[in-house]
Amino acid sequence: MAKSAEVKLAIFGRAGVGKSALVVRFLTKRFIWEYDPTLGRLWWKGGMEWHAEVVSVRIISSTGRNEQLCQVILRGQE
Ligand SMILES: Nc1nc2c(ncn2[C@@H]2O[C@H](COP(=O)(O)OP(=O)(O)OP(=O)(O)O)[C@@H](O)[C@H]2O)c(=O)[nH]1
Repeated sequence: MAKSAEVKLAIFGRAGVGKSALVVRFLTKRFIWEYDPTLGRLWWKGGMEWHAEVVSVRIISSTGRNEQLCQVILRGQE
């Protein structure tokens, strides 16, 4: 069986600028008003339909302050 495509999306920005709100809006079309610091954890992992094909998607958000975590994300090991 052919391996499905994999998308890794990393979103960087200062704390509280709206990274999580953007991701939730993209995934659910809803806007979150609450502020819950994500602390750079893996945000979302799942399957998504793209041009009639299911692709594996990973989304992570980080302030970029944890340099080690950023390196791991950018190398795609997270
Ligand atoms: N008015 C307004 N508020 C926003 C917007 N985007 C996000 N917010 C609000 O700003 C606050 C912080 O948003 P988050 O999405 O949690 O910010 P974040 O960048 O993920 O923060 P960290 O997890 O700390 O890195 C929340 O209360 C959101 O509702 C926007 O476009 N307009």
